[in-house]
Amino acid sequence: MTTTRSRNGRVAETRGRESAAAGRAKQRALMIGALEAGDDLSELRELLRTAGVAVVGQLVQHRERPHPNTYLGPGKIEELREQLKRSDANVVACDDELSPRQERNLERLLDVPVVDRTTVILDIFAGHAHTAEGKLQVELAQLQYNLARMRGLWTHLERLGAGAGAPGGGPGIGTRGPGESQIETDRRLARDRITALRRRLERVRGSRETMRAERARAQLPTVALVGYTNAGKSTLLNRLTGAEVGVRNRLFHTLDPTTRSYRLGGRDYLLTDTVGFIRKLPHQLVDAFGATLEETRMADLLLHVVDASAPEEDLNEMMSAVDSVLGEIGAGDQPRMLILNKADALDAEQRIDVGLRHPDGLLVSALTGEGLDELGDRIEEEFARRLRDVELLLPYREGGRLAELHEIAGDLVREDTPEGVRVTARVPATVAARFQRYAVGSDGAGPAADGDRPTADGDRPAADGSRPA
Ligand SMILES: Nc1nc2c(ncn2[C@@H]2O[C@H](COP(=O)(O)OP(=O)(O)OP(=O)(O)O)[C@@H](O)[C@H]2O)c(=O)[nH]1
Ligand SMILES: [Mg+2]
Repeated sequence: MTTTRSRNGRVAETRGRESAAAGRAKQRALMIGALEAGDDLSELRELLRTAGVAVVGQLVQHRERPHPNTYLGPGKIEELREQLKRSDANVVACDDELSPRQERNLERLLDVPVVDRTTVILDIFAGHAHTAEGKLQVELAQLQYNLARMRGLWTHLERLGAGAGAPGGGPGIGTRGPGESQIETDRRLARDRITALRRRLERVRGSRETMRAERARAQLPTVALVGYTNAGKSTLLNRLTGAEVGVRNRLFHTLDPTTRSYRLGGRDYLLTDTVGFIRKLPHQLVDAFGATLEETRMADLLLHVVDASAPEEDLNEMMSAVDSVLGEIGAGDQPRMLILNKADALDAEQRIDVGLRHPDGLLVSALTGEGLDELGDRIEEEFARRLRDVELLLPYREGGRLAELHEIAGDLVREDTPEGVRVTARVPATVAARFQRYAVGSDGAGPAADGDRPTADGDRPAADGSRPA
C-alpha cells in the first residue's frame, strides 16, 4: 500500500484491490466538468475511487454555466468524442447533476453510458448502508431520482425499439405504443415501490423515535460529530470512546449514525458519529436521510470536524458546504465547536497559519491523540455553562431516582439524613426541572420551564421523565 499526496493535500492510499469495488472495477471513467476557474475534478475522482470506478482521463471546460442541452458546448463534445475513441473508457462521469435532457443527449452523442455526480453518490450510499433504515433510505432516494428521469426506461425502450426494427437506438417510430405503455407500467411500479418504502421507513423510524425518547429520558448530554466526509469523525469517535467504528480513507464511509457513551470528568456523555457531508449533496439524500440527520438536530453540542491539512480554499469550501447542509436540516443554530483535525499532518508553519485563520478552532489529531484533553475540557466547559446546582432531598424509597441522578450528574455530594438522602449535584437545566419536586430551598431547581409539578406529600411521583398532564 503506497501513500500519495493528492493535489488537494489529502492523503490518499493506493490499494491494489478493493474487495467491495472488485466487482465494479471493470468500469473505467472519463470525467467531464464545466468548472469555474480554480476548480478541478479531484473530488469527483475521489467519489469514483470510492465507488470502485477507475479514472482514465478527463475533459474540463471553463464556462459560466453548463450548456442547457448537452452540458458541454458543441466544440467540447467533439473533443470528448475524439478522446473517448482514444481512451478505453466505458463510461463518462459528470461532475454535476445532469438534467434528464442533458443526460439523454450526452448518451446519444457519446454512445457510452453517462453517470452524473448524484448517481455516483447514490451508488456509494447504496454500498455503504448497513442498517435496515439506511438501506431503505438509499433505495428510496435512488428510486425517486430514477423516476424523475426515467433512467433505465430509455434503454428498455431502445430494446423494444430494436425489436420493432427502429434504427439507430432511441425511441424511433413504431416504438410509441409499447414504449409508452411500458413507461406507464414502470412508473406505476416505481411509485408503488416508493409508497411501500415510505411506509416501511415510517415503521423503522417509529422504533428509532422510541430509542431516542429513552435516551432523552436518561438526559445524558449529547454531542454529535459533524463534518465533511473523510474529515476524521469516526476516527475521533473511536479515539475518544474506545469504540471501533469503521474508518477508511473513503468518502461516505459512515452512513448510519453510531452513538457511544463517552465519560468525561465523572460524567457520561453520548457521542454520535454522523454521515459525512459533501458539496452538492443530492437533495434526494438530504430528504431520505432526514431522520438520520435528526440526530444532529437533537444534539446539545455539535463538533464540526474539519481536515485542517486540506488547502485553505478546499477547507473553506468544505466548511461552507457543511454550514449549508446544517442549515437545510434545521441544525444551523445548534451550539457548535470547530475541531481542526489531522494536526499531525501539519508542519509548524501550517499550524500557525491555520490557527490564525480559525482562531476559534481547536487543533487536534484523532490519530495521535494530540489536543484531545483540551477538547475534553472544552466540552466540559460548554456543558458546565448550562448546568445548574441543585440541592435535593430524596426519600429512601426513591432509590432508583438517586441512581438515575448519579448517572446523570456523575460526581455528587450525598449525606444521609433521617428524612432521606440529601444530595448536592450539578445537572443540566432540564434535569433540574425534573427533580424539582425534591428540591430543598427555593433556588433548588429554579423556575422550571417544563418540569414536573411537585406532587402532594406522600404521592408517588409520576413515571420517570413524564411531563405533567
Ligand atoms: N493524518 C491523520 N489522518 C487522520 C486523522 N483522523 C482521521 N484520519 C484519516 O482520515 C481518513 C478518514 O477518516 P474517517 O474517520 O473515516 O473520516 P470520517 O469523517 O468518519 O469520514 P466519513 O465517514 O466518510 O464521513 C482515514 O484514512 C483516517 O485514518 C488524523 O488526525 N490525522
Ligand atoms: Mg465516518
